[in-house]
Amino acid sequence: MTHHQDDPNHEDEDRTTPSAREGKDADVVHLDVARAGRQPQRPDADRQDSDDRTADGPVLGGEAVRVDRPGPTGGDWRTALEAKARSRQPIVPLWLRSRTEAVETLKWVALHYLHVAGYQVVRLPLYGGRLTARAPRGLLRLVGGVVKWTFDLEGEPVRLAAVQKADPEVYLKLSRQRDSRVRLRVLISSAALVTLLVVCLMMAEQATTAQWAALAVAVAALGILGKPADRPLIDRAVVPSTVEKLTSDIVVRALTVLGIGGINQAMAKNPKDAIRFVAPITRDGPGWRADIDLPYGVTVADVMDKRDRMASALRRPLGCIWPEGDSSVHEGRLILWVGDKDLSKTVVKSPLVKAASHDVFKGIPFGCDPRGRAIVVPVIEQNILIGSQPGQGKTASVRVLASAVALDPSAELWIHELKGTGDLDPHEQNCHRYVSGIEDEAIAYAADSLALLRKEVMRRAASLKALPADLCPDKKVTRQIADRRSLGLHPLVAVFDECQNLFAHPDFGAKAGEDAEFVIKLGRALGVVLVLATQRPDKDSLPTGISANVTIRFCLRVAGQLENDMILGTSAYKNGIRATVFQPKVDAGIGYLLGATPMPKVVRTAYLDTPATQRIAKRAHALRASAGLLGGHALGETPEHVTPTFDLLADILAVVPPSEAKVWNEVIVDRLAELRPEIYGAWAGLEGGAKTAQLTTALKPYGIKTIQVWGTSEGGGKGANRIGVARDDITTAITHRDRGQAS
Ligand SMILES: Nc1ncnc2c1ncn2[C@@H]1O[C@H](COP(=O)(O)OP(=O)(O)OP(=O)(O)O)[C@@H](O)[C@H]1O
Repeated sequence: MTHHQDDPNHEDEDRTTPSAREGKDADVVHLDVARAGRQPQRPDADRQDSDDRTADGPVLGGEAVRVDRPGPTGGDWRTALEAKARSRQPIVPLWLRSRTEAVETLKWVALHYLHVAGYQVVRLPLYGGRLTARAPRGLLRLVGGVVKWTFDLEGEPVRLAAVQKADPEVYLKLSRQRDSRVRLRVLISSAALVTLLVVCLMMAEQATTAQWAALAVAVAALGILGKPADRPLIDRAVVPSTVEKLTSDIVVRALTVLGIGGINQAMAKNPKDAIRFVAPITRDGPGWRADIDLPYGVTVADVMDKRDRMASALRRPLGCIWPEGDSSVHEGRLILWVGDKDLSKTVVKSPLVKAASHDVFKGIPFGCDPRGRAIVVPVIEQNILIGSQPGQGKTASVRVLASAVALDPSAELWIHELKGTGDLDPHEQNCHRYVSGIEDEAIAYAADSLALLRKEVMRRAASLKALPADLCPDKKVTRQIADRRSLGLHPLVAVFDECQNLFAHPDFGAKAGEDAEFVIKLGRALGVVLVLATQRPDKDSLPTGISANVTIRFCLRVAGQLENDMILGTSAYKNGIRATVFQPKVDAGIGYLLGATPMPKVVRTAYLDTPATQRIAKRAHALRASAGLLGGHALGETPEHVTPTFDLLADILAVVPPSEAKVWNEVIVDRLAELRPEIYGAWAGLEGGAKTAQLTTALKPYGIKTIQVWGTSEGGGKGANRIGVARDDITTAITHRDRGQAS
């Protein structure tokens, strides 16, 4: 391919040699002159030009430069080295790097061979019986073979053929050869027979055990000789299909049946090279790992979508197939991990069950990835958001986090379990603030907590600023600072389980959302950590300011892309991080973890049942009590009330006089904000539509419906039809409520 570079002389040349375009009377002198005038000139320019002319026809003007040039690319050697560095094979194999993984692999190998050995030892009598049964046939075969060899019986058919053809010359030749051969072989066979007899005589004088041993060896040898061609002596200890070795053929077969256009086209064009294996398929933890480059244009997300089909193609349960991308290399790099065991059937034990104490600065042992590697979730300077459909293991994962925090006496624990089932009750004894419930009082308590946290963050910011530089060079909370309790900068972990009940609450939701966002944005460096769990990740139940700012996300099974991206962040679904692949119920406790590890990971959380959690909580309580670090709720203190109680309906009546029968929502909200800025201020700050909707939602629980109201703006102007409330509806609702309360 040639490419004409822009050249200032190009036009001139065209103008001076018009006939050249027709190919007649071409005036080469003009061109050369023009070229000679071109500065600077490459040393090989002339050769190049003449090459171009001969290869691609006449070049009328400008310099022809090949787009695809022959020879080496001449790239920077450092860049090449850097590219190579990215695909370096580890010096220490991956499985040896982590202690748990090395132990797991060695355990797997040891168990495998122990099983094989045990299986065969148990069957030794069977094998002995088989050998004995086969020994007579072996003896016959041995005798027959020796006789055949000694008397050269293989040659018999040829000699007979010579006789039948009546060819004396050939017959004589064959007979002579046979005689000499048989003479030698008879000698050898006789010697062997005599040796055997001598051995037998010698054995007769030996102890009986030696005689039995010799007999056993002889029987075994004869038994092996007598083996039928189609029946093996030894049974296989491991039926191959149970943990079938993953081979490249199997992987290619599995990828080609997924029905992905890009793979099929590439396979049709070049079946040998379409799917490349960048490293040998190896054992990695309790399973096989294949590192694959997918065909050009195919992404890991395409494969991820067809995980179930892949499971069928690999003949494994779905819970064994874990394709993973490595986008640090490129979007088509697939790490296919095929486990021996179904992840959904593995129960991950938590090290917290036995731990005497825990240091939250070292992170929290959260669970395992499919390869059995322990996953630690950092909490300091982080905020954690957990989401899923109901019953997929949210509370169970919160339990693990809360238990680890409880075991660190220096950390303050606040728990708000807004479902009211008491799943986190065991830790009540360790909490500075604790509530379990779904009713308004519990929600108000949780809202109070967020308001208090907001204050606490501001207090901590000032304290941290005032610390001398030598004590706190990075202006961050460290273990050393956390241990100085008097500074009040110890880790404070506040858990809000089923937080949608708080954020979507008509009265407390908006303010709580704002406070949470504030704490998430500023509390990180100050040791204040929020752990939020929700089963309804939509924009009303989880303010976008929160979902956009959390640093660690854990998403168990969700139904669709929207929920997936609310928890895991925008574009997560598009990038192939899809918590929709997990199966409802079956995969409870399995989710995608983002932000805790360099790459997003599938994680099975450790499971702590209620008795285990109770034991941990008791241990943590003793630890805290002995360190004198119990406080607040754990000591039975009643908290100060921060969020003022208010009555929305009474407040509306207060701002809408009887003279106004119907008023627009937005007007009511503005008046409410004037009445109680600390409560309704956030509502008034919303944009027009959202402001109206806020009041509509807040009135819904009272059974009050908004209506179209004709009116004019308070500042005057044109009349308009907008959403509003009838004052009578409010008074009726109050009457109903009062009657209900009285009864
Ligand atoms: N890591 C795990 N290992 C094994 N089983 C688990 C795990 N996590 C959860 N489960 C199972 O899933 C069930 C539901 O878990 P959990 O109560 O935590 O779900 P949830 O998402 O909080 O539910 P809801 O939304 O109804 O509150 C548990 O009772 C348990 O049997």
